[in-house]
Amino acid sequence: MKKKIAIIGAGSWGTALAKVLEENGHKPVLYSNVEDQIKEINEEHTNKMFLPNLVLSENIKATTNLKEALTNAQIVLFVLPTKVTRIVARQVSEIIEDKVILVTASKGLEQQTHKRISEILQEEIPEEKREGIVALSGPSHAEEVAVNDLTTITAASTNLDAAEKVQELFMNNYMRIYTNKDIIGVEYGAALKNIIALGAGALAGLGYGDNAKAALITRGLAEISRLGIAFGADPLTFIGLSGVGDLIVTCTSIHSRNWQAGNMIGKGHSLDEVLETVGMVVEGASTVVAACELAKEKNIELPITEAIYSVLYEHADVRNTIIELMNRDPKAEAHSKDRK
Ligand SMILES: NC(=O)C1=CN([C@@H]2O[C@H](COP(=O)(O)OP(=O)(O)OC[C@H]3O[C@@H](n4cnc5c(N)ncnc54)[C@H](O)[C@@H]3O)[C@@H](O)[C@H]2O)C=CC1
Ligand SMILES: O=C(CO)COP(=O)(O)O
Repeated sequence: MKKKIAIIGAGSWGTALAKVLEENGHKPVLYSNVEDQIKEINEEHTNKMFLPNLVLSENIKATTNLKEALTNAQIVLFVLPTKVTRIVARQVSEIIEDKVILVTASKGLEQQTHKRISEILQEEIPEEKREGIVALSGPSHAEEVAVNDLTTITAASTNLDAAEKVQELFMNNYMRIYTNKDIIGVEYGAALKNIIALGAGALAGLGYGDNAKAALITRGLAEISRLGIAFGADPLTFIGLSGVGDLIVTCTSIHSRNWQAGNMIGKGHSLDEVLETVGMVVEGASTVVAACELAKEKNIELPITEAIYSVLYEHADVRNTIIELMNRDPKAEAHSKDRK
């Protein structure tokens, strides 16, 4: 059955997901607060700043009027930069009257509160207005989804019924969706891989090779799992699509904005210069702050994450920081039988 889906955020990911939903026979409506962008989508059927080569179906409508986007929508999909999600969720909550399925496709942790996106939605949108909260996550660059390249992702929720509805919504012959009950693990994997991707970009910018890349991905995954497990995640989630899957794609793809930002840092640019040049959201740059604070709170060691923080915010020299990481005290790799 054809469903109306309000897509809150008309950047590269929101636009690519709108295309999938339209091709699956649904009625997506994109919402953004940028007038010119909305006009371009409605009149030119393009969104050139975010996906330069894409021509959209005329069935995909866009609006700067949040009420218009939300009226009669059964599903509300949040695809905003993490830092504006709470404020927009509050606006959504004031408008919606009937129960909707809330979906988040954003990947980050909120500054100060350290909350996951589903926690923000839970806090801002009361229970009587939501049928379930689902996190959609996994290895999925918008640039590839936009050209119907094969993609598999996860729809995670404690409400399996809601997760299955979202699974059905997006499934087709180039998108395969798995469900997962561990929304905690899925959201930590999604947010924290962006930090490690900044590191992978920096290594490439400095000219390090594939051994270094593999080491960073592997030890990065150890850090992501350690932090996620401390907050209740299922360890198995981190070897799934939203864990190692997304970590691999973000650490190895030139499409990744986090990788691109890291690459420029490795080449000697400042964070401010980098963020201006990339021009799209680089979630790892803010999530690294939340991750370091969470690690301190739980007394967890995250050496790579902390090193990336010190390069971004404490003017640490990248090469020296890498050498310091390599020269830390010798350690054993963790084995499950060593765990208490
Ligand atoms: N681009 C990608 O391939 C993927 C991105 N993601 C995640 O999706 C989220 C969004 O990413 P992108 O679409 O790439 O971001 P983007 O930078 O391409 O676009 C963000 C969009 O949000 C809109 N926006 C910003 N502030 C707003 C506000 N206050 N009210 C209304 N609209 C506002 C902007 O106008 C823009 O349309 C991020 O958390 C990212 O990590 C997840 C998977 C893939
Ligand atoms: O999450 C993504 C791919 O799965 C997109 O990553 P970037 O935000 O680094 O582009």
